[in-house]
Amino acid sequence: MSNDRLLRIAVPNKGALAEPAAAMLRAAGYRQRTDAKDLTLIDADHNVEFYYLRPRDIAVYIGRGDLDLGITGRDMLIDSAADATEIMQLGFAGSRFRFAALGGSTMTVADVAGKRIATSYPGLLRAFLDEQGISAELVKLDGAVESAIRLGVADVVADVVDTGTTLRRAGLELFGDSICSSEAVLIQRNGAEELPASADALRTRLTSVLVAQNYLMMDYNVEQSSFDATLALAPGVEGPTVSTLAKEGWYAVRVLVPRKGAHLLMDQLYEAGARGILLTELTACRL
Ligand SMILES: Nc1ncnc2c1ncn2[C@@H]1O[C@H](COP(=O)(O)OP(=O)(O)OP(=O)(O)O)[C@@H](O)[C@H]1O
Ligand SMILES: O=P(O)(O)OC[C@H]1O[C@H](OP(=O)(O)OP(=O)(O)O)[C@H](O)[C@@H]1O
Ligand SMILES: [Mg+2]
Repeated sequence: MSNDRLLRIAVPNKGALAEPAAAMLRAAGYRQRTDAKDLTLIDADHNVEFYYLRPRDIAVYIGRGDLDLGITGRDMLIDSAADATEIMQLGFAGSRFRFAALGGSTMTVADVAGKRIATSYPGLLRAFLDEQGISAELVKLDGAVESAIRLGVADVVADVVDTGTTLRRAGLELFGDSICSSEAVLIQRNGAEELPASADALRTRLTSVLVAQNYLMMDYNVEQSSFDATLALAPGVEGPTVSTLAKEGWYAVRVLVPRKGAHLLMDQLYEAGARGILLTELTACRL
């Protein structure tokens, strides 16, 4: 197949993954649909076609080779048992897949043997239980799994947990270690033939968005006597850009800093003699 054909990308059309996935693609410079009823969209400038599909179905399309790349959750990829693999972590829709039971029931994972477990992820759960050598009855539900115990359908649930609010509202408590730690991922078919060149471009663009999310631009002024001390605190990626200030003996420094800890770093830089410290958001960057 020609290497400059349209790259076909599956994007979640609904649910927790849809909005952040579209936002990330937009931040990477791609066109995205403006009408939620559109099923496909071609971005001719980038030689890609987006297909808006149910998040749960995306791994299936990719595994069968109908589409080239897809965005879905790691938990959904595993659950589908599709012939596909994650090639990039996208850093949103983070969650854990956990067991829960009625509050005060002090269950352990071993105790789920022989019980009825309600879940929307039977493939993921069964793989875990098999690995642990535990046999149990799975009750497959589409959603709102937290209500299954109160309604008498199950003894235990295994579900996606983010803040834990939904579980608490249902009077449930977590038990056991996390079965799966999930986030949105870019997936590809196992052993896929060579993809169009636009696939590499997409990965580069997405990486650039992730870097931009994880870093901030910091500018500050510093007197020569304090310069080395501030440089040691914020060495930057390649090294800071340094220019002279109109004020004799002073420098203007520009440096990329990790978002995490940026405010603490500002305090430390101020302490070390930096003044006029500014933090600026990055929209995109290529390091
Ligand atoms: N509250 C949440 N916070 C963060 N991520 C979540 C949350 N709920 C679900 N996810 C993640 O988003 C993905 C699926 O979410 P979504 O809500 O679209 O699924 P779903 O409701 O099961 O889909 P469907 O309606 O097609 O059955 C999973 O990877 C899951 O881990
Ligand atoms: O820990 P929390 O922050 O409360 O989030 C977890 C909840 O979010 C998801 O439900 P969703 O809104 O997708 O509804 P669903 O159960 O119908 O899929 C998930 O299935 C949990 O119910
Ligand atoms: Mg859901």
